[in-house]
Amino acid sequence: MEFQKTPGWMDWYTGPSKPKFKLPAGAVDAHCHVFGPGHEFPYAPERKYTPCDASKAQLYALRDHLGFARNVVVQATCHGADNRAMVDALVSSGGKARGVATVKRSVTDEELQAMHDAGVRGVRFNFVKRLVDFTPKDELLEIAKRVQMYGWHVVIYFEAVDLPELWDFFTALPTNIVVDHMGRPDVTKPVDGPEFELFVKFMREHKNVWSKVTCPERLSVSGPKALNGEQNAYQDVIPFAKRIVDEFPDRVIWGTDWPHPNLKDHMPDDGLLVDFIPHIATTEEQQRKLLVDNPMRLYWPEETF
Ligand SMILES: O=C(O)/C=C(\CC(=O)C(=O)O)C(=O)O
Repeated sequence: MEFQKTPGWMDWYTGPSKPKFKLPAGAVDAHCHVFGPGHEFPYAPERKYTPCDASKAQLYALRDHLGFARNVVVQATCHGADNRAMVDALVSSGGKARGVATVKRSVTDEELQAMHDAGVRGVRFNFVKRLVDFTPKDELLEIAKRVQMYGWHVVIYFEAVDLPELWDFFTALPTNIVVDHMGRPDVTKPVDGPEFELFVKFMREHKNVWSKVTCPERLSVSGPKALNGEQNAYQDVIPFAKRIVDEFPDRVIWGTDWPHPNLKDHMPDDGLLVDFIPHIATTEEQQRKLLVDNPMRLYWPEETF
């Protein structure tokens, strides 16, 4: 089946630079996606965008180029609750990738077990309205209770303005919770203003809440962009991500977000994105926790002690 990309779609950056920052041994790219390829794994009818293809082979080539050891492949909304492309990426990784799925209430125990066997360790609940249709909270809670039995966690994706309304639901979830992109703060607002304080309070008061300190390229307003060798990219995001790493060093993870769906302004050089890491995790200990110890605890717990 042939797919037409969404008009204005930006394809991922080819030929990324070699990062100057040397990743610690065993580093995990804990947030990335595969798209299709559409002829093999068709995009979902209910999708809100049609991307360019981004295959498992291209993802794993990027992993090796940047110096990561492992990936966490997160189900992207363009595949809906059809997890075949993501699961195929996991089973082809030789144990170097684990995944986060999207499921519906109708998922069977056999399907959950098969995904677990393939390396899925979480489900994603998405509250970003431009990406998904609404799913009733009782359905999500039911799913969370079912996946808890497999030791999975729940990844949540929402925008900062929606946190007050979602608070009661999030704090009722029985599993670990991993927040995508720090709950998408508006970085033009103060880092110690009420909106980001609420997010910090969410993490402070709930020890089961973790955050991905990811996507400066999505959150930044003033840049500069991670292009043309820029070593000081996305300055306006640093105070937000650094605050979370400093206060919660044991509950943060990082990922490239390759192939960067829905960027409108520019497509970052992934090598330069890796060079952003030492600006937000400034000590070797913080870097090791962010890139190795923490994602290993969440996704490969059997290898940690
Ligand atoms: O890649 C991300 O994490 C963010 C996305 C896309 C997304 O989440 C999805 O399609 O599933 C976005 O903000 O458009």
